[in-house]
Amino acid sequence: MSRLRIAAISFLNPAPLLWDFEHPPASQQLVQRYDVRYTLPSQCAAQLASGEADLGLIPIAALATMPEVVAVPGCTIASLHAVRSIQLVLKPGLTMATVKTLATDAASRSSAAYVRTMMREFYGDTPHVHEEEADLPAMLRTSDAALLIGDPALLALEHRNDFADHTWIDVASLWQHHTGLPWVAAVWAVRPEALTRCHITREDLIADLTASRDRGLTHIEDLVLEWTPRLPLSAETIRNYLTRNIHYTLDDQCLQAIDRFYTLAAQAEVLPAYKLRLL
Ligand SMILES: C=C(O[C@@H]1C=C(C(=O)O)C=C[C@H]1O)C(=O)O
Repeated sequence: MSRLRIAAISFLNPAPLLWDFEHPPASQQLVQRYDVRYTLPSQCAAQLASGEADLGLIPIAALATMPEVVAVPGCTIASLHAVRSIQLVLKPGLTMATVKTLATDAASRSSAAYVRTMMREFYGDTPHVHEEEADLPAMLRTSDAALLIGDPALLALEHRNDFADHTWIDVASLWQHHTGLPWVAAVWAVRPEALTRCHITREDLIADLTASRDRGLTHIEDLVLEWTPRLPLSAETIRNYLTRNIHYTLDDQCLQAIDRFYTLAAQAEVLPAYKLRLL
């Protein structure tokens, strides 16, 4: 029987969502039905779009260009306060209204769309935007501003000495300031026909993903121990990030926020008109 191919994000933030897939005893059962691979968010989207993956942690911005996939209820990667790992860095003296050139992290789909949308809708700014690998000094050599996401953003924020005179904007906080809504980055999204092929029901998929998240959230201290040797960040930073910065439940507020994001992004001509569809 073929397994459901999962494209998961290789950053720290999704680690609680993947707990059961990585740890026995649950992993021993799940490995028979699921084949998990890790990559960057933009690649998760590309793999689901091409059919190389059946299920992925997909930036919500990328969903707007994939009519054949649907979001899975239950889990998300979102933030109700500062997210810390999505940083827009502006050269000294510049503001959201005066940036003319913006380099976005090539790993990003959602945050890049959020920044472009907010600049256009809330500040009347439409900078020239291009993608680059996550390298803050290099990005700021080509551009007025740089957008970093994920672990490179966490590391840059923690070690920001050379750029302490720049303006560091937490993109989730800025979105909340303007909309009063949570900031949502990604959801699980699936090709429904793949579930049929793999003999996995909608109910089983939702139960497996939510059980994994729930168990992951009871193992934060184990995740802190696992990730401390992998990233040059303190245990305290990792613990706070997983417990306070990231929100993992796709609740009504998050669904409302996604709706608002799609409306504004379409208005700003950043994304095509789109409405989230749930499995
Ligand atoms: C919180 C984060 O959200 C991420 C940002 C994404 C994006 O910008 O496309 C996509 C998925 C999330 O992993 C992060 O990675 O820092």
